[in-house]
Amino acid sequence: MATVPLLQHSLSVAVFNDGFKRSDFGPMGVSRSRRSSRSYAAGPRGPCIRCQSTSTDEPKTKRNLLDNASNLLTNLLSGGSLGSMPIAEGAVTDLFGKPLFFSLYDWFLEHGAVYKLAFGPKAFVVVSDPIVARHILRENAFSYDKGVLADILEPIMGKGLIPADLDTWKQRRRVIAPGFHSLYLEAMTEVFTKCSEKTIQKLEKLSEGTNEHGKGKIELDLEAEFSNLALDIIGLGVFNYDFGSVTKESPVIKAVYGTLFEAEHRSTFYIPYWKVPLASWIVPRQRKFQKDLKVINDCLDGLIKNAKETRQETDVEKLQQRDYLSLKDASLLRFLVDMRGVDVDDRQLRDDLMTMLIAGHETTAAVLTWAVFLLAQNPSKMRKAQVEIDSVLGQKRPTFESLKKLEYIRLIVVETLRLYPQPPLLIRRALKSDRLPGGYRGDKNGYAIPAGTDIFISVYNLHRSPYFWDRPSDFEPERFLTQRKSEGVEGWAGFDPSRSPGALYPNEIVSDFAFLPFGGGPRKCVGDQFALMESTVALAMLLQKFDVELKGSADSVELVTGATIHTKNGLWCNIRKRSDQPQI
Ligand code: HEM
Repeated sequence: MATVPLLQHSLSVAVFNDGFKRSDFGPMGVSRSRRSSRSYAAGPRGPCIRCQSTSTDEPKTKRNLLDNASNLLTNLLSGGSLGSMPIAEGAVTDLFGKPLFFSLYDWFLEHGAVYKLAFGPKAFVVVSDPIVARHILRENAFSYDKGVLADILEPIMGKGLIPADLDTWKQRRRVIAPGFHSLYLEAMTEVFTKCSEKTIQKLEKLSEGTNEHGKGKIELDLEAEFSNLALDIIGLGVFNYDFGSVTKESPVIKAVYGTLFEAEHRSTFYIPYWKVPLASWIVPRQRKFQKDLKVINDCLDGLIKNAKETRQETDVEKLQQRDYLSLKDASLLRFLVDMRGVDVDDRQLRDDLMTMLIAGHETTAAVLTWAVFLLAQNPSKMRKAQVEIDSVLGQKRPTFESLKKLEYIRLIVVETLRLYPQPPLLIRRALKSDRLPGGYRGDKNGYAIPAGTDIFISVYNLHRSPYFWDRPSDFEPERFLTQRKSEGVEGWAGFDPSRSPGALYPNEIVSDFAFLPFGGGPRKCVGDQFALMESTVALAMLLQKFDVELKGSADSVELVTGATIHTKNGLWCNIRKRSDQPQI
């Protein structure tokens, strides 16, 4: 699992902004004298943040000379203020103190939902408002590109969808998005269950081994298990390659993890060290990265060659008639090659596959990890989930149809994504000058921004905004059934399921961009339904057979971030075979 020393912290404090009722945050009023403000643990109800500068019981954090000088310089370099947009002077030293998205939350509470952050050598506009997010992601989407994110990912994903320039993106999105059609998703449900079954069998075997002395209880890092599971699923789903990582290790798996590690590392660094001339030959880590990349590329090239050699021409109508469930290879690669693969060069296809491998692996593993983490602290919700699973599935595996009935499990998955969005920030750069709307609380004239402005849309802030969510830091899957118009927010229409009829999972449309776990607009995640269904199946199958509790306290689970939010040392759990499962 990728980690960066500067961004590894143990959060062990629940902190409050004075604007909030303390009861809103549950029993977390632990005084700072007992806990350090510089460490970050994930529990017990997920990280709660206090705005340092508005707190009354704590003196305002003093900025040192370095911070002041850097802010002065940043403001000069970045052209000073952006109209009436509030400016948060981020302390450079904060970069070294905690994950950036925590600091962005502090400043959101202090400065509002659109502010300019003068930070070190750069300035960013930080957005935590649904109207402004909607403007950037949907209404004026093509005035923005992925900016610094594309710089980071391009050496790994080439012209794959995430870093792709606009022209390439337009062509490839049109080809790839239809690949996630409903027949494919139905066929994938089989893949999800088969792969999850292997994980369950592994856990069962391990727990049998402990029956005599340990009474069927095993201690396991579930994050690592979810990571293997998600890798197997993405391999089969995207290019019909069985990594088999739940049960074995191979050079390809090692190379995939090496590459993911590097992708993660790069996404936490602001300096493109990998662009230093000759770095890929001289620096041992970079040499290893190039070697890993070659192993995966060779593997992908082989799969593409095979798919092209066995290509069957088809069209949409024929596709409708094909019995996807009986296909040996229902993968996305098969679809791409059969449907339209002739004209696409192998390099582009390889970039597409690599993008989906990386985009779809760690994200899903993180959702499962945090779902278990949250459930383990809420045994009554775990029980409620198991009651639903028992009544819908009994002893059977989930199917495409039964997913529709597993409502509570689906809500657990989305509530987990609300509290732990993957990634916590979306990155954009303005290609031309634009006027951002003021949002719900900002200047009603909005804010003019020049071309080249770098933007962070803080999904984390949106998802934990006290203006849109009741008790924003609580784990409450039920909230999606009840939360409608939020009090006190003029103009926000709250959740309205009729905006997205038939959707199995709440989304950015239903919530009018207050909830956007998969982004929104044209560059929204193509794999959203794949990932949601995969997580629902895996979670349901785990809870069907096992009771799970954390091995230590929630506070001891340290949190780190890169592209995703994950644990520092794994999610160590005690897992015990359920004894109360109905035998139907
Ligand atoms: C829980 C799991 C997942 C989460 C939370 C997630 C989240 C996201 C988000 C937030 C974006 C938008 C990024 C932006 O606007 O800058 C995105 C884009 C993307 N995701 Fe996912 N994703 C997940 C799983 C997957 C899976 C399983 C796949 C493929 C099989 C996938 C493929 C992609 C691709 C290709 C894009 C780029 C879309 C484009 O620019 O057109 N993701 N994802």
